[in-house]
Amino acid sequence: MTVVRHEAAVRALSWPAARDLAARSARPLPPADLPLSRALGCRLAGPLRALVAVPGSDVSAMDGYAVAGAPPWRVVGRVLAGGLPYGDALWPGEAVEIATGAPVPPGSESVLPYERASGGSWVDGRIEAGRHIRRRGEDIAEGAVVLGAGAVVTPVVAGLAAALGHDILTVRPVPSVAVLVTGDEVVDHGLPGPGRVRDAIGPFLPGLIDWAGGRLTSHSRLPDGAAPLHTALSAFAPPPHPRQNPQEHLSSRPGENPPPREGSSPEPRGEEPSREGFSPGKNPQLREDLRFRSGEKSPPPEGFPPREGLPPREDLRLFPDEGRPPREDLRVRSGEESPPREGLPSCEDLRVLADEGREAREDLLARSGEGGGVEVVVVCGASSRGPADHLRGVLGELGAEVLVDGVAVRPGHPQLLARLPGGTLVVGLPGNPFAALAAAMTLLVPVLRGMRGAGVRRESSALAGAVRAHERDTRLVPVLRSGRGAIPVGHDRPGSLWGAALAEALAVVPPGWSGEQVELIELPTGG
Ligand SMILES: Nc1nc2c(c(=O)[nH]1)N[C@H]1C(S)=C(S)[C@@H](COP(=O)(O)OP(=O)(O)OC[C@H]3O[C@@H](n4cnc5c(N)ncnc54)[C@H](O)[C@@H]3O)O[C@H]1N2
Ligand code: MOO
Repeated sequence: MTVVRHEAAVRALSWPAARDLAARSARPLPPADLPLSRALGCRLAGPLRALVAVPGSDVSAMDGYAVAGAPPWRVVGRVLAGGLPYGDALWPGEAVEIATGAPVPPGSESVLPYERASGGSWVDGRIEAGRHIRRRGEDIAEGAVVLGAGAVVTPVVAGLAAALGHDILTVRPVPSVAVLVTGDEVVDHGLPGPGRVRDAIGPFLPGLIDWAGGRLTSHSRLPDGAAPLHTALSAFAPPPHPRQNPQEHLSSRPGENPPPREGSSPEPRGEEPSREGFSPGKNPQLREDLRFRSGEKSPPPEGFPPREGLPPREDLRLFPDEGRPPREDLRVRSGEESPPREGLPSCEDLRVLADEGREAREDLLARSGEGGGVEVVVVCGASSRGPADHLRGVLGELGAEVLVDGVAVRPGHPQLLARLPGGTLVVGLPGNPFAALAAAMTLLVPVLRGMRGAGVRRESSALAGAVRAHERDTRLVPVLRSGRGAIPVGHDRPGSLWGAALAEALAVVPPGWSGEQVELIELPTGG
């Protein structure tokens, strides 16, 4: 045991080094052309130009009469927005009735609003030269650059882009994140019985991922054990060293052997897999899974994938939820009439959980074939060195390159960052919830920001309150800002989110700190 701890201590990176390495490990995602609605939240890969002038022609800014020359004017026609323009130029002494936004006829000198006009087939009134006509390009000239590369596609930017004639925007896509929550003792609803604990990490990750600029695309529960983790993670990488029998754990339960699938042999080793390596066309097992899901019986035609019959992205998103059996379903499956027993999970529960290793994998495979891919996988728990902590071993089996293995930080010491063959990053968070948050702020947030090409804002502050520095490790201390400096809120034990929930930021207290200003890292407070 001493040896294990010693090795861990030697390998642990300093907190600033781990954060920097995480940011550097994240390659900005290549630009993609996305329809406006899907580009929301992404950053523009290049400048946004006006494809058309705004307004596109000389138009009326008021409902009234476009007039030429001196009053009174003879009304010679009517133009409505969206209707046909008036065919001729106006001669002095002529007017056309006109709607706001409709093109004014050539020769129009101004628009007389209805409220200022008198008369019927002839109108009279006082005008100001050029008034109430919006000239072509007056708001935005055709070809003008209205926003620079890197601007976030907010809802307003989407509206502006539409007004400028864009249907598709070239953006840095939002990184997709899959979450795997491990732990036989972890329950995701209700009151945890003896020996069980409510999942406190799964519920904070979607909001944190969103806030950091990522998009959660799947969320799955896994039982403890190397095999389910291997099965689920292998969806992201062709395993170079397949386990002897990765299905052994799952299929050893009666009646649960997965149906054999044609063409499920692993990708040959040696060929450097790319993100495109996960396209169904190149991955026979993925093709098979997609076929299975789309209800196809016969082999797909050339030029796979057949999109018809496949569930849309939104439907796929539901699969992990469907894969997680609701409480009622568990009760029925285990033959119980009365409410489920409190306490440790039954064999039946565990069997269902084991199914989820496969479910999660199938869902992930289907998703990666859907065109999105998954850039980051977050594994909660299993990152330490106990008998149920298999992440390190499974990453080794999958040929992952481990970038960070332990960080000299309290809490959150046992955190991991690795790159799977094919490029997907894996972030391992400790099981203790505050430790998981601290680790997510150290590795996951910089990774997601880096993938979006977003810079890092740095804030520093004095600490107004007693804080004890750690001898060797950085401490992350939940604080509230105040005029006097950042005030520690307490309640910061690794197993509890109480302090972090009270706080606005985490103060980064370096080892041996002696009272100087400290960095604050912003927490997603939603304010
Ligand atoms: N021999 C060593 N033991 C431990 C070390 C170490 O370095 N050497 N580090 C300790 C620290 S620090 C932490 S943090 C934990 C991290 O352990 P794991 O990541 O392997 O997580 P688990 O063992 O599965 O769980 C730890 C703890 O957290 C609870 N848990 C797990 N998942 C959740 C969840 N989703 N929501 C709420 N709580 C969760 C779990 O029940 C345990 O109580 O390792 C120490 N041990
Ligand atoms: O990561 Mo652990 O204590 O630091 O919870």
